[in-house]
Amino acid sequence: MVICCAAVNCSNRQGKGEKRAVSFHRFPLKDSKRLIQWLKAVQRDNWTPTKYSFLCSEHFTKDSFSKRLEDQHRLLKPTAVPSIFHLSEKKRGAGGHGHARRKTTAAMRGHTSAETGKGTIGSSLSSSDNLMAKPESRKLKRASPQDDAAPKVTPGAVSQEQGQSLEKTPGDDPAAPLARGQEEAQASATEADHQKASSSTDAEGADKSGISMDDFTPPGSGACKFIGSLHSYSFSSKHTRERPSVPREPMDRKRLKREMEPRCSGNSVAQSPPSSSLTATPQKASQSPSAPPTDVTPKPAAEAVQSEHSDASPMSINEVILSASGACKLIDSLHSYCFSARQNKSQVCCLREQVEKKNGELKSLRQKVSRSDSQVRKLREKLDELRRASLPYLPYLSGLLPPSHEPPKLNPVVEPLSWMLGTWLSDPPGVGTFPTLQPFQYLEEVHISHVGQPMLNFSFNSFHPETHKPMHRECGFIRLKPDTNKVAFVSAQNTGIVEVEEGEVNGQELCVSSHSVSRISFAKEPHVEQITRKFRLNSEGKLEQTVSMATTTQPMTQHLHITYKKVTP
Ligand code: HEM
Repeated sequence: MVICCAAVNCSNRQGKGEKRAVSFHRFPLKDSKRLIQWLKAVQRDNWTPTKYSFLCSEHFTKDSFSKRLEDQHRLLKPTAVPSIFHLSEKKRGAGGHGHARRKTTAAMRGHTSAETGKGTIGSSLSSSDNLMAKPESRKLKRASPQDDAAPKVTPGAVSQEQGQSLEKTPGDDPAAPLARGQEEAQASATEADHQKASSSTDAEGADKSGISMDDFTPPGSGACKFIGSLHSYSFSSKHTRERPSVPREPMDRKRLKREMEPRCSGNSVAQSPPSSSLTATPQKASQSPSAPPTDVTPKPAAEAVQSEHSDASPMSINEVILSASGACKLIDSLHSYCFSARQNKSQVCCLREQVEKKNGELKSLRQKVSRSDSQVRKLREKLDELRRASLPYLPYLSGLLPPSHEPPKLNPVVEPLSWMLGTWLSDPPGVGTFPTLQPFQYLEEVHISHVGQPMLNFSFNSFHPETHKPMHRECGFIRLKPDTNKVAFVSAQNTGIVEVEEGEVNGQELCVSSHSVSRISFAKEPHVEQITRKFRLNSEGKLEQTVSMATTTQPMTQHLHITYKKVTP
């Protein structure tokens, strides 16, 4: 492998000039900030450095180097930025210098991007990108990692700790074409080795690019896998740009996908929840058999390798490119849909659980309502039973009474007694007297009604004024002889007396006297023999009743006097 300086108008390359006078330093691919500084300083248009791109020590000030090691290797400071360039020169020295010459060489070798037909990084490929590019080497598709970067390297000349810079003799080299021819031959031989070594990679099931789809597929949903597969396309596209300049592409791709996928995914993952299964942990390039060496060792006689502190762990340029790639970012942005979909799915699951819970509660409530309805129905049935028990005749009466429930029309026959109709209550209490008795008081309730018949119905119910215990009770009918004022008063008393009184109604006064009095055989003595009654509606609208009687021991004497007030309309 030939190490050339990537600077414009610089022809320094490996093995040229005085030994160790010039060292070569890799671009700080892993330090994007410093890489930008380097690229600005280099001022190469449409050119992207790779891990095979170097700048020689002539472009750095002396203070850019911290020290020299015992073996005289230069050590570039981690913060060093190249500043010495001859950009205005078209050429420097005989035979052409630097970039222009190498471009010509590359074109002669047929390694333009157009020929590859797989896209390019820029309009031109630098000589450093094409160090190993030539028709012969392109036929060799596989390279072992061990051979990747050290085809002509003597292990002892490599600083494993630093080994990314190379020293060689400086100055123009008239024999450069010959040297390049030798180098290319060496590269071809190396490529053959690479091809041999890479067969194991194919045997492992990788695709033609050496990249398995699974390598780009973060664990997760099918959508994530699909989006992940887009990365493979992105990588493939990016890697195609590398193909002309890096003949050992399969292994580089293999390494590339290992290095790039996490970082590329990490762009989006950094914005995603850490718990996401899509979170990718960047995998640091290891010294695994598939990983390329971290240094490039020149031929021992003329070259030395020196590492750059900031680039001690080699990083593929694709990593830098893809990490900033719009396509990659765009693809990564698709993962947000995965996360969003997962979030939505999670929310849907949560909502579904809530709905199921609510449905359970609703079912429970419906059962309670059903039980309540059943209880209400049973209570209504009990209530109906109680009503029937307390008023067993009510349904029958309801069926017999007029639908309007209006009181029956007063029979005109009893119209002269209509002033007696109604419910009356004693007011004040009635007074009982008789020669054989101590005066007493009593309460009495009177109901005088009709049902449309030519008669009035009556009931007199007396109570003790203090104890309210029932006392004397009687009921019967008052009839009027049609078209006369003659009245018959028929009564049955709880004392076992049955009597018929007759009389006249005159205005609002009714006077009747006993026509016949009968009693039970075991009626208490003294027996009543005559009874007279007088009803009148007084000026106050009260009903008054006076009862006189004659017994077997006492002549006709007043026994009762009471005034009622009407309590119904
Ligand atoms: C028209 C209806 C009534 C008749 C025919 C009647 C008849 C009699 C007779 C014959 C006696 C027995 C008198 C005696 O022992 O010498 C008596 C007693 C008595 N009556 Fe009447 N009575 C009538 C209405 C009432 C009423 C409405 C009361 C009200 C509470 C009443 C309360 C009493 C009392 C307290 C005694 C005395 C003790 C008793 O023998 O039970 N009577 N009645």
